Amino acid sequence: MIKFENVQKTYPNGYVGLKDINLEIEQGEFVAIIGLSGAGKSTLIRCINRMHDITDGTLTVNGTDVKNIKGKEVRDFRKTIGMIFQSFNLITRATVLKNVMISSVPELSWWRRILGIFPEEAKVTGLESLDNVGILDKAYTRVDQLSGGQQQRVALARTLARKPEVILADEPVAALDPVTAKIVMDDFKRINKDLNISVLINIHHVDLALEYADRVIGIRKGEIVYDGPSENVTQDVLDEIYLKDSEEGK
Ligand SMILES: Nc1ncnc2c1ncn2[C@@H]1O[C@H](COP(=O)(O)OP(=O)(O)OP(=O)(O)O)[C@@H](O)[C@H]1O
Repeated sequence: MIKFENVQKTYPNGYVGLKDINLEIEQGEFVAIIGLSGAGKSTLIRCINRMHDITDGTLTVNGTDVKNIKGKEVRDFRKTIGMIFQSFNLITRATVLKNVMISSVPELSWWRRILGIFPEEAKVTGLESLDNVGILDKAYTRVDQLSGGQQQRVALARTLARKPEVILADEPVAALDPVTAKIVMDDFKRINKDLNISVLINIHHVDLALEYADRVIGIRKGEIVYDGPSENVTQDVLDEIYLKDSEEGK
């Protein structure tokens, strides 16, 4: 379970990115986080894996108090959380399988990486992960020969190979065309259901959020203004989430 209790995030320049956030997300939930640009969506998910430090309150992930871990504890903790970005962050000159394997054995020596000598187990896990996202046939293709959608699926396979409990995805389909975006969202959904991995996605496409997520969290100016099932997101709810400052008080 991911639990936020009165969490506040103030940036070093004094800007309050998150205000008094209270949330409980059970293992295996599929959650979409929506809101205007600058509302605090990235801040929220980046606090979960300690890419950002919270400044107040308590944030626990499966019993780990995220604020109070240090050094190796942070590295071990991060292994349980996968992160997917809009810009796939892959080594484009390497093969798909190598990209996936490099991440699944982070402790491998540099010379083994360069020579491409990976344990058999890493290869099996890597191939299984590629199969999970439907691109097993691309295992030996160089990443720069793949489409954007295929590259995002490689990024997802790379995350899966580390056997995470939670996947955080920051605008994972923003750079993709609508058809490819759905294919990638289907992958997220399948992984969520088949492997019971919690998935938290920041997304600007409201239609995709409502179609794929079980639960929607709407953020506005660092505060949660909606938290509930996707089927209960009405136009009034969307107006509240997407109300611009200039429209306030009208
Ligand atoms: N390092 C930082 N220092 C100060 N303010 C920051 C920092 N990072 C983000 N912010 C501010 O915090 C607010 C929330 O940013 P965040 O990136 O979480 O928004 P977002 O909802 O993910 O936006 P987008 O949809 O555009 O990615 C913004 O006003 C942003 O300017």
